Amino acid sequence: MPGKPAISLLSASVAKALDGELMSTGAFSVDQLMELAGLSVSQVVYREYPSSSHAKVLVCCGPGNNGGDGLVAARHLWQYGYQPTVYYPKPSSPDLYKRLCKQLEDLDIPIHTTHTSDLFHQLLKQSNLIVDSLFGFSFKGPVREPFGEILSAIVDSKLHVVSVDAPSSWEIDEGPQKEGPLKNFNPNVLISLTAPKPCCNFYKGKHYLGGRFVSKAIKEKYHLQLPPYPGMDQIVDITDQPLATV
Ligand SMILES: NC(=O)C1=CN([C@@H]2O[C@H](COP(=O)(O)OP(=O)(O)OC[C@H]3O[C@@H](n4cnc5c(N)ncnc54)[C@H](O)[C@@H]3O)[C@@H](O)[C@H]2O)[C@@H](O)CC1
Ligand SMILES: [K+]
Repeated sequence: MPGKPAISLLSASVAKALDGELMSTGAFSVDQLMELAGLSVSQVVYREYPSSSHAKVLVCCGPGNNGGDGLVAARHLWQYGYQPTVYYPKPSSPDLYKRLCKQLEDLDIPIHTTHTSDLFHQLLKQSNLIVDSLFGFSFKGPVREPFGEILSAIVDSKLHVVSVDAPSSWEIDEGPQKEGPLKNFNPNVLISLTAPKPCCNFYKGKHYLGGRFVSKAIKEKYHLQLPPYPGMDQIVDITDQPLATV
């Protein structure tokens, strides 16, 4: 019996182009894509870490759209019965992010917008799980502060980590940092959005795909081989499935 076809990988530059295509020819707004991406992140957390044992989720958000996915996920997690806290040390100024934060404030979700080591360590101690939505496909190393300190503290905490789109600090096309304190950063769960990135060839944990918004035309244009999503799910488990070479 033939095996499952290898899932396509999107390099950083192609992922960016495809994202632009979804919003131009695809006529999506960034809000819509972020909402669907963040919804799929929240479903992965729900699937892997029940709120009965992992209610206190520390959602660590970076300055770009990866961080926006985390803001959306925090809102959905609250609706599922979790108690998320948002760590957002470099909040973005565009209206979209302000509105996402207002939605969180209306749910009394704590949002921390300034970084201090003491505060972050204290929050780690109070948490059951980390959502890493610090950096996605636009990351280019080395990591600038305060994010290096934040990621090192996450690694040291030994808490389980769910990474959004890519493990933050991994080079998108190349994989983990080769030296330094983040060399051993390996999230327990990864949710790739649209399609996995080349760094996933180095990834060993539980792996989901989310971001169920690719049209047939875009799939064909980018020659994407993607697995079907089951029923109405926003996520599909692709752990151990073969990934294409780039
Ligand atoms: N089509 C898709 O797949 C979609 C992607 N979305 C998300 O958008 C992400 C990409 O968003 P963006 O292009 O805004 O970029 P990112 O969120 O990946 O990161 C860019 C931000 O990180 C900073 N940064 C980059 N390298 C850094 C370093 N070494 N140290 C410190 N800061 C650094 C940049 O200054 C910039 O503020 C994806 O990974 C995904 O999570 C979703 O929101 C919507 C749909
Ligand atoms: K990430």
